[in-house]
Amino acid sequence: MSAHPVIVAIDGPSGTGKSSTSKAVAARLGMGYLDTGAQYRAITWWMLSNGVDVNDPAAVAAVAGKPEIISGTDPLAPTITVDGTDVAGPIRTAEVTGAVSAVSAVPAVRTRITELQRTIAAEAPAGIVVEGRDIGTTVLPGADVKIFLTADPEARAARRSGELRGTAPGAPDLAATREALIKRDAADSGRTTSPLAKADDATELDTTELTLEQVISWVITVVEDAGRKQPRP
Ligand SMILES: Nc1ncnc2c1ncn2[C@@H]1O[C@H](COP(=O)(O)OP(=O)(O)O)[C@@H](O)[C@H]1O
Ligand SMILES: Nc1ccn([C@H]2C[C@H](O)[C@@H](COP(=O)(O)OP(=O)(O)O)O2)c(=O)n1
Repeated sequence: MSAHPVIVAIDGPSGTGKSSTSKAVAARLGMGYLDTGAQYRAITWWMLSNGVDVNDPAAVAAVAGKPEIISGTDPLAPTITVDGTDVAGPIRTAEVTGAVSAVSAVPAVRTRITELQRTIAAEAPAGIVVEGRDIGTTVLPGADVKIFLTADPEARAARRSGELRGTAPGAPDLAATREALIKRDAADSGRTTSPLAKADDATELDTTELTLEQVISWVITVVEDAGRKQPRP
């Protein structure tokens, strides 16, 4: 048995398999699950819904504390609400996807959302798998396990495109999806405050040639090994 609830940080760019892997690992190990991208999407949805100019960092910062964002951490049924409204659907629109990098680059937004993430992780009774861009570097630098997923852009675009075709009628084609994804990666990696980056002590896994099941099994092995290494109480 581990001395404290295990915290797992999974970072990486879009389409590397973070959400699918994290959800499955958390479900199989009986842990909580937090999609931090959904939180940045939720605050972005609120800005757009309230007519805030998302390209004006001062305007975004001025109201960053207003929306109440609540994440449900059951990996079998994760939820996200803003001021009590279920926004799981609306946060996946192309409009939100196109604005989320600008909003999430604003330091006041990051401070606010990072605080929420740390509180959720600290209160997770059975440990938690937290996925995002800066979890291992900034949000939870003391995480027990840090994983950085990668995959080549072609594979990532094909995955995302297949997923959008399944869920969003009139979804953009593969070339447009690839272009948008590369643009968002560059913005997320290039921002000044807490950019997308691999922590020095994270283990990197290239998922290009792996099935989702192979990635899940590998992560579970790493998490179980880390649990065994923890001191007994
Ligand atoms: N190793 C893999 N091989 C094939 N498809 C995958 C793999 N990992 C994830 N996928 C699929 O790719 C899409 C994007 O995965 P997701 O977990 O949402 O990535 P991320 O959270 O990193 O953006 C999903 O449809 C998922 O089922
Ligand atoms: N820890 C995080 C997580 C996401 N973000 C930002 C940057 C990302 O482009 C957006 C959306 O993240 P999300 O994980 O939903 O992105 P995907 O489309 O699933 O790849 O949020 C962030 O800045 N920090």
